[in-house]
Formats: sequence, structure tokens, C-alpha cells
Amino acid sequence: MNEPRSASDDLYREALDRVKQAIERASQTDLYEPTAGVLATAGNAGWPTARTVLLKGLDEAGALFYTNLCSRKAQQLSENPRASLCFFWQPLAEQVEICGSVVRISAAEADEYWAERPRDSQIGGWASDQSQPLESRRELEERAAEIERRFPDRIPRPPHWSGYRLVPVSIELWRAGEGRLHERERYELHPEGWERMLLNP
Ligand SMILES: Cc1cc2nc3c(=O)[nH]c(=O)nc-3n(C[C@H](O)[C@H](O)[C@H](O)COP(=O)(O)O)c2cc1C
Ligand SMILES: Cc1ncc(COP(=O)(O)O)c(C=O)c1O
Repeated sequence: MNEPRSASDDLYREALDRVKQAIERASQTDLYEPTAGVLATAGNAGWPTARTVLLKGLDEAGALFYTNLCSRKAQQLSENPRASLCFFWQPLAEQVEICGSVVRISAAEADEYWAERPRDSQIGGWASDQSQPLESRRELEERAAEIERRFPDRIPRPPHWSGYRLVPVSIELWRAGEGRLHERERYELHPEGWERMLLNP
């Protein structure tokens, strides 16, 4: 596999369309968070870690998610800007895995999304020192109350809160099959462009 490049490739677009269709199908079920995927990262120490994030956009530029830039995942991404994002939609019996390089989005794009978030979530974004030890629940609640007082009107985006784009080098779609003969289709970026292949389940 290769580092991502600006791919205006039909196969890449086909893969993205298929992921978007799966998300659309998931959105028509009663799933609590149909855009939730598990993001796996590993820093210099090499230990893989994983956690759920919400997908906030998907287009040719990549898969967008937002988080705290001081979090454990952000620390690992600063050491090794590569990740895998895996969705499993139980009611669909479908899985998608997107693997790629991760880039920080611009401040302007982060500002735009931040402004759309509910005030409560904005307060949470300021109050939470994500991934750091917390003395007590009360400490967090007091910080949230302090933020509420500090910003009676508009709440600006905290400098430590932004987004990342996962720029795909591979996209794999999985659908459950009879007798564990699942269907696996993998799109992969090669020097000549995107390729599509079937994989054994
Ligand atoms: C359904 C769901 C969605 C979540 N979405 C996000 C998200 O979009 N961004 C985020 O930073 N954390 C999100 N979280 C919390 C993360 O899973 C995780 O606990 C947090 O980001 C800290 O991860 P880290 O310590 O590995 O950096 C979500 C959790 C769940 C269960
Ligand atoms: C800490 C955190 N940040 C970000 C998100 C996702 O973004 P938003 O709150 O804007 O939906 C979540 C979603 O659960 C979250 O828990």
C-alpha cells in the first residue's frame, strides 16, 4: 500500500459511495449512533488502542471526526499519523474498515463545525481534559459550571478541540454470508491507482 495521494479515481469514488450507502442503511435502523466507528491508533510505543468516534463527514478528502487534541488518541496520532476506523452495524450484519493517514483539519473548518454543536456539548468540550485522570466527578461538574459562567453568550472553540481527516489507503466492505462464507471486498491504493479485490472471509 502507498501513502495517500489526491485520487480522482473511479474505484475510490465507488468505494466511498458504497460506504455512504451503508451508513444510509444504518441510519434507517433504530441504531443509537449509526455513524459510530471504532478508531484504532498506535503511537511510538506500538501498543494499539481503540475507541469509538462519530463520523462527521465522508468525501474524497477522507473520513472526518472531531476530538480533543490533548487526548490519548491525539498524542498517538502525533507520533504516528495512521489509523484504522472500523464500523460494525449489527442490524445490517455489515462491517466497513477504512485505513489511512490522518491529517488535522483547518481551524476554519473546525470553527464551522464547533459553531453547530449544542451549547451543552461545547461546555463539555471546554470542561473535559480528555483522557487525563480526574480527581472526582464533582471537579468536572464545577469546571463545566465555571465555563457556563465564563461564556454567557457565544462559546468559542477551545484551542485544544478540532478534527482530523483519515485519508484512505484502503477501504474494505464486509457483509455476513451463510455458513460464515462472508463477502469481503477490498479497495486498495497502489502506485497505479485504486484496485478492487475479493478476499477470503
Ligand atoms: C458512541 C460514542 C461516540 C463517541 N464519539 C466521540 C467523538 O466523536 N470524539 C471523541 O473525542 N470521543 C468520542 N467518544 C468518546 C471516545 O470513545 C473516547 O472515550 C474518548 O475520545 C477518549 O479516547 P482516548 O483516551 O483514546 O483519546 C465517543 C464514545 C462513544 C461511545
Ligand atoms: C467527547 C466527545 N467528543 C465529540 C463527540 C462527537 O461530536 P458531537 O458531540 O459534536 O456529536 C462525542 C460524541 O459522543 C463525544 O463523546
